Amino acid sequence: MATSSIAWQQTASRMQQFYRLTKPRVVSLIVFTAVIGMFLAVPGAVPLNALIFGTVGIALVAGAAAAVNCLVEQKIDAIMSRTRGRPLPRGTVTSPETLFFLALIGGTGLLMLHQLVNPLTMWLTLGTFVGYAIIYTVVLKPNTPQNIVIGGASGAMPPVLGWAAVTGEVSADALLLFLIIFAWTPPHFWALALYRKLEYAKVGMPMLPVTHGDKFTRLHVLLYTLILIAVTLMPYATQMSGLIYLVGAVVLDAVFLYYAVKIYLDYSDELARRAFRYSILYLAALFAVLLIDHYIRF
Ligand code: HEM
Ligand SMILES: CC(C)=CCC/C(C)=C/CC/C(C)=C/COP(=O)(O)OP(=O)(O)O
Repeated sequence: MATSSIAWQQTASRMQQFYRLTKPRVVSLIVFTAVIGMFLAVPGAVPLNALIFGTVGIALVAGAAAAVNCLVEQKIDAIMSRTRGRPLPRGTVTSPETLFFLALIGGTGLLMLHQLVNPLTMWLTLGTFVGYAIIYTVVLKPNTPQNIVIGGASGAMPPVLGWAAVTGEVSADALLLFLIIFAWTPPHFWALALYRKLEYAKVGMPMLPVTHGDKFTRLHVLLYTLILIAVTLMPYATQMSGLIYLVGAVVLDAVFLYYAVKIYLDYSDELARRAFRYSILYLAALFAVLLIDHYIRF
């Protein structure tokens, strides 16, 4: 009895290590935006097969993309305090195991999307996978401070994937959702990069505060926040969303702007840390408000 309980605990702990390779908290928000994309794509109920298999398929491929990132970056992850507890640097999973695991979940996700949702969603999700796992992680991240601006395009794709899963096409409204996340990514990441600058410098990653300094980065946080605010007003301007959304977006934007202005004028690491945390709450809340507005329209 005691032996089987220990064996069970060991299996559970191994499974947890594989789960951690998928960066579950980031992927949860990614999947959340994909699901909202599904709901916004149609006026009434979302077809159940697109909802279930689309969500699981996108989550599996996103998890596989995150695992590629963990695999490729294990050496630098071992150096940075934020990432050294990840399974590969800790040695709780090996590289071949990671490769097998990500091929298994990624392949399953793509097959599910192709067979049970539609081929367009599968191809777009595969493109998104390549965008993050290869173009961002391998090509852009170690080579240019614009890494997250360009690479952010893959993180912005999930609502488009959700939309395609339900409708079999990509519309202008879906591209607006893409634009929101695309404009959100630089202030989201550079807030973190500002207070993690020394760690990025230590591993030689050319993040904006490392290559162009704090002042330049703080200005760019502010500028992208202004772009973000303009973009978030577009769903109302194009009548994709109504008054509930507008009010929600304006309130969320006002707080984001407060952080961006304060980061620019009166920087502290603690402030940047709070702005980073707020950016996550912001995106989740903005998409939640889009959904609420979709069903209760004034
Ligand atoms: C290229 C684009 C992106 C970059 C470079 C980036 C960067 C980061 C980094 C470095 C962290 C880790 C913070 C830490 O653990 O200390 C993080 C956390 C997070 N990111 Fe992003 N991010 C990007 C896109 C996204 C997207 C598209 C989403 C969701 C739609 C997202 C959601 C999150 C969430 C929820 C966390 C918190 C995770 C946690 O609490 O452990 N990120 N991001
Ligand atoms: C649907 C699909 C295939 C989506 C894939 C897109 C995807 C997983 C985006 C995640 C963005 C992310 C984890 C950024 C973290 O930055 P980083 O990797 O530079 O952070 P790190 O320093 O913590 O590794």
